[in-house]
Amino acid sequence: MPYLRAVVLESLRMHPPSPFVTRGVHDDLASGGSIGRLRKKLVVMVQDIGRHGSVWTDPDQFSPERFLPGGEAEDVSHMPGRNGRDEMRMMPFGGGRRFCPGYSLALVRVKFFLAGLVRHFELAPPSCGVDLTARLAFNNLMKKPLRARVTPRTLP
Ligand code: HEM
Repeated sequence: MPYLRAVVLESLRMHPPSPFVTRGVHDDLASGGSIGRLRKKLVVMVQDIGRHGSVWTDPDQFSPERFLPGGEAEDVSHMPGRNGRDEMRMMPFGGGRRFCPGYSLALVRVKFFLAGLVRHFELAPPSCGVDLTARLAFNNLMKKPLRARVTPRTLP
């Protein structure tokens, strides 16, 4: 179970389903005796935070072990600001007031799905390999759809 959790967190670090979140802020703007409002938009690149070389060792390396005890990310929170520290080393579920309220359900579901998939099927890459290049959109998608060789396992 700890390794399953580590695989899910490492996947969310490298391939957050929401590659960015946005925030809108208003500023009062005084000009020529009248006051207007300036609307600014802030885009937080979630996917870049999870791969930042200043806070992650070998950021482009898929290494679930970093989330296990003794690993560099054993105490990293996917809930920024909620582990008593002000860190934001990854934020797949956003942060602050708009933090995803479905995060715990999502984590349980993803772990169940992954555990079931691996239990019932053997997965191998196709001869052409797997291209993990992402297509930047509102949701993170694979540029080339995943192809895999899937064989049912014989359960005891
Ligand atoms: C792996 C699965 C999921 C991911 C990666 C995810 C990610 C996110 C992100 C990045 C945000 C924006 C947070 C922000 O702006 O700071 C968000 C918001 C939200 N999520 Fe999720 N989410 C997931 C699953 C779910 C599920 C299962 C539910 C509901 C059952 C859910 C409900 C919501 C809602 C209602 C918001 C809007 C919150 C607000 O604007 O106050 N999410 N989610």
